[in-house]
Amino acid sequence: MTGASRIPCGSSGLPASGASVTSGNGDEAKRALRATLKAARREIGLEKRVQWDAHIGAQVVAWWRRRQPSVLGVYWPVHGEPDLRAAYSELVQAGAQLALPVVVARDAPLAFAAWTPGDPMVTDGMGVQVPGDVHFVERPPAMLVPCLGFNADGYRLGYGGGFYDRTLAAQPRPATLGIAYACQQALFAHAPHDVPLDVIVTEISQVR
Ligand SMILES: Nc1nc2c(c(=O)[nH]1)N(C=O)[C@@H](CNc1ccc(C(=O)N[C@@H](CCC(=O)O)C(=O)O)cc1)CN2
Ligand SMILES: Nc1ncnc2c1ncn2[C@@H]1O[C@H](COP(=O)(O)OP(=O)(O)OP(=O)(O)O)[C@@H](O)[C@H]1O
Repeated sequence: MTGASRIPCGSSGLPASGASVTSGNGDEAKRALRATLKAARREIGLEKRVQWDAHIGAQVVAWWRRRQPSVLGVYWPVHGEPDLRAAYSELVQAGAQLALPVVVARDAPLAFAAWTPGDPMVTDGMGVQVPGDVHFVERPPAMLVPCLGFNADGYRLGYGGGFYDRTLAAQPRPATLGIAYACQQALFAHAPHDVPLDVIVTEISQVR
């Protein structure tokens, strides 16, 4: 793997020209890439984060207004992922039904629980906040997919559990909005089970 020192998250906030982070093939390279991307994301200052999250959130809201999916899968932020909770409240005020992902088993797809901002939450075994009172719903027809990394072809790198890949494997595929900061873009080869996302929303992208 090369290029770790060129990750610009903490400085200009723009991706380095071409590839900012590169991974070779194999589990070890992916592990190293995950660590590099996590460290880069941790470095982003609060002021930038607030600004970038607002921009990403506004694009998500605009996308939802155009598409009006019956339910939108969202996520509760962990490990410095873009925090879109202000946008979730705006969506609910506009009439959106939201659902949060729930890990039900290590090797299973994600389940989804109906969720409204303000519902009481508990921390699950993965350290993620989930509704305390779980009402499972069908897999949403559209979902936000938090990315630790993404590549130019729209493939995603997550924390390594394969949960979103298993969730997206079943047809019909939901509409997917990958959510990431631009500096999470990396060069990596996708695995056969990886499912490309429809679009990646970052603080510098404009989604149609
Ligand atoms: N916000 C958010 N919610 C989500 C996901 C996600 O990626 N982001 N998930 C997407 O799948 C599911 C939860 N999966 C998770 C998988 C790993 C870790 C995690 O913290 N892993 C540790 C390593 C743990 C270990 O080595 O055993 C880490 O990355 O430091 C958290 C959530 C459902 N909810
Ligand atoms: N559709 C699938 N069916 C069965 N196993 C799968 C599927 N997709 C992924 N996996 C398994 O999940 C494991 C992790 O996959 P990968 O490294 O792509 O995770 P990730 O996308 O980074 O993690 P996550 O989606 O949880 O954030 C792999 O061992 C892979 O075999």
